[in-house]
Amino acid sequence: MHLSEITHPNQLHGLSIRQLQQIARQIRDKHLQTVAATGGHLGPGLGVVELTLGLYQTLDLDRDKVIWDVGHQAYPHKLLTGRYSDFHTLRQKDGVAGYLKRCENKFDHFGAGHASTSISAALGMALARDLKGEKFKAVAVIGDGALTGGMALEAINHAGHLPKTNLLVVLNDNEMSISPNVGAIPRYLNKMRLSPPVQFIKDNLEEQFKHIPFVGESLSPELERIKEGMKRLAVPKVGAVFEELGFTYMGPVDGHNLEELIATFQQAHQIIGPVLVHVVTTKGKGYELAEKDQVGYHAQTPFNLTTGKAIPSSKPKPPAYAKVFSHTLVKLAEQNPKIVGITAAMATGTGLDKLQAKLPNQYIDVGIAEQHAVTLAAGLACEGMRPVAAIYSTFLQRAFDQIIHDVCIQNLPVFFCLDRAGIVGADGPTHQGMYDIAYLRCIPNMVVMAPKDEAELQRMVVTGINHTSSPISMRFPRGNGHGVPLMEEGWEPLEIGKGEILRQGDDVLIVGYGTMVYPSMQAAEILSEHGIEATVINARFVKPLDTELILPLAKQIGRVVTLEEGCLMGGFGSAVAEALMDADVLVPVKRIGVPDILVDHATPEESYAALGLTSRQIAETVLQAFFKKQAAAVV
Ligand SMILES: Cc1ncc(C[n+]2csc(CCOP(=O)(O)OP(=O)(O)O)c2C)c(N)n1
Ligand SMILES: CC(=O)[C@@H](O)[C@H](O)COP(=O)(O)O
Ligand SMILES: [Mg+2]
Repeated sequence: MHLSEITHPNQLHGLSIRQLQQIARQIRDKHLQTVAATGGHLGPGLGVVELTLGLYQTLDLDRDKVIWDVGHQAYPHKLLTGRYSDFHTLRQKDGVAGYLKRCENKFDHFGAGHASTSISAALGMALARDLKGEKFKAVAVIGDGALTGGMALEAINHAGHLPKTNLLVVLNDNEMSISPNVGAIPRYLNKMRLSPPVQFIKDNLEEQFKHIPFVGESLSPELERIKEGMKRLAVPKVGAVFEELGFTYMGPVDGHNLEELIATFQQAHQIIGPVLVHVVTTKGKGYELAEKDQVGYHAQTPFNLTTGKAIPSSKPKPPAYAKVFSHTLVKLAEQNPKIVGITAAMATGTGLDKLQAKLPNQYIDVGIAEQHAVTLAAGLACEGMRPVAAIYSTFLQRAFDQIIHDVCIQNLPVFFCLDRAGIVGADGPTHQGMYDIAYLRCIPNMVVMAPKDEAELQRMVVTGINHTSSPISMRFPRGNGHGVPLMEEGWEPLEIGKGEILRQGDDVLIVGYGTMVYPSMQAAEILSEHGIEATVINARFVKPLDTELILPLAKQIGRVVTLEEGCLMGGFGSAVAEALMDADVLVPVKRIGVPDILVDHATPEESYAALGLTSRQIAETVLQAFFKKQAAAVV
């Protein structure tokens, strides 16, 4: 049977190991070809091919439910559940999503994108199953990185307290998060993986059994059971933590040995209560370049399969915002030993790996633990350090209460740097940085700012570092800057709460925020072609808002447009409208931003066009809103 003929994972039932190995090869080929063409997550999925096949052969997917943590590693799952023929549309507009989505496929039992949710969701389904008197297996597949997330431990604490609730947790341990995994949990897993008794049993037992007549090469399930039993006898410490927490621990299991995986899962399914199967895999398995550079091949833009090199873009791009941010932060940290950069397992994405390399004592990676990162930063601030919490906008959502409760109520000077704020593109709705303007500006004591380009970002980094009288946050987008000249040092800090006028005009006031300032200027030029002259303000701060600058101009001009790359609900436009109302400046306001919808995966350009955020669309919206006559002429 060829992979392309599989539309239901139950078609794996009854296949021989050899047939499964053939399908594994086909999955890897399809996975590599597709990601090389479309970009996406490469290493994670290559590492779970046998795990997926072995697990799915032991389940009835018409009944049983498998919940994948994060979902970035679930491309084999997608290829086995009817998406082979569409897989070439991966992460493209209206194509196959890069993560699981309940609305995409009946085997995607729980959506994800953010880590550490799978055990909670699977336990919820298991408890519902028991309440309804139904019979299905609930299985969570979670990586060693995701296991460092607090939610996962909360769920383990709960599940371990339910000895009669059948739940299987498959731990995919490849020693990697995006970067090498960090913390005591991965260290413990490492000890289990490498414990001499386990290695002795594994290496020698198989060898001994092979010489028993009629056993030969293949390790029958019975032999697996004996091996598993001896491991548990000989090395009671292996898995002790999980066992003490109420789980039956099984493993460590070779995550690329189908026989071992199948036999172990078959055993696991017979055990009452919560079970954890510890599977040891290699991230990027089967593609040598990805095995050797597991960080670099976690995710890829389109690349050449033979050389492994990214397909170069047609023209040189300006530096990425993340690179400008981290370069500036490192420069400042070299002069200020109180600066401590904190990442939650996103060292390469945020660029903090540069700080780690240059000033390791001023760098902290807490693992996938954003809540802990924020309150850790609060603790550092209490002791006079200058903590910089560099956390993607979407992932910082995990720490909303810590920002309020531990930082803002105590008015502690933590500097939040939110990368990937705004539209991120192919990662889709779970990763869009849509809500940070709204979720930060509503918190007392928090200063909220955004640069118009990478040069202003450098000034905002120094502004944030220097601002120690309250918490302060700065958002900036995924991707590249505008190619404006950058300074190497000596950046002039900005005055908190002050914006700037970029253009004068009497017909309409356009107030842009962050990434929407340049489009505001471009829209003003288009309006000028229609005889409409706009004043354009770069607000720089949404809190405190520069009311001294904005309100008199709004009153004088009489028409206001606001622009933001974020949710309109409670966002920047709302802040301006509220300020106008509170000052009894009763003028019409047209807010342009992201409406109350989820922005699906697509290229950022496709999303901007779909949302009416291109400069031409902005100009048309302004004409329609305030200049109907000219708008009619445009048609
Ligand atoms: C809450 C949250 N923080 C950060 C991320 C970014 N992220 C995506 S995958 C990943 C590493 C996951 O490691 P692991 O669970 O071990 O899976 P592997 O990539 O090793 O297969 C991280 C940190 C995320 N998805 N969710
Ligand atoms: C799966 C996950 O959450 C991360 O790998 C994310 O896809 C990274 O996004 P960037 O590519 O923007 O760093
Ligand atoms: Mg991992």
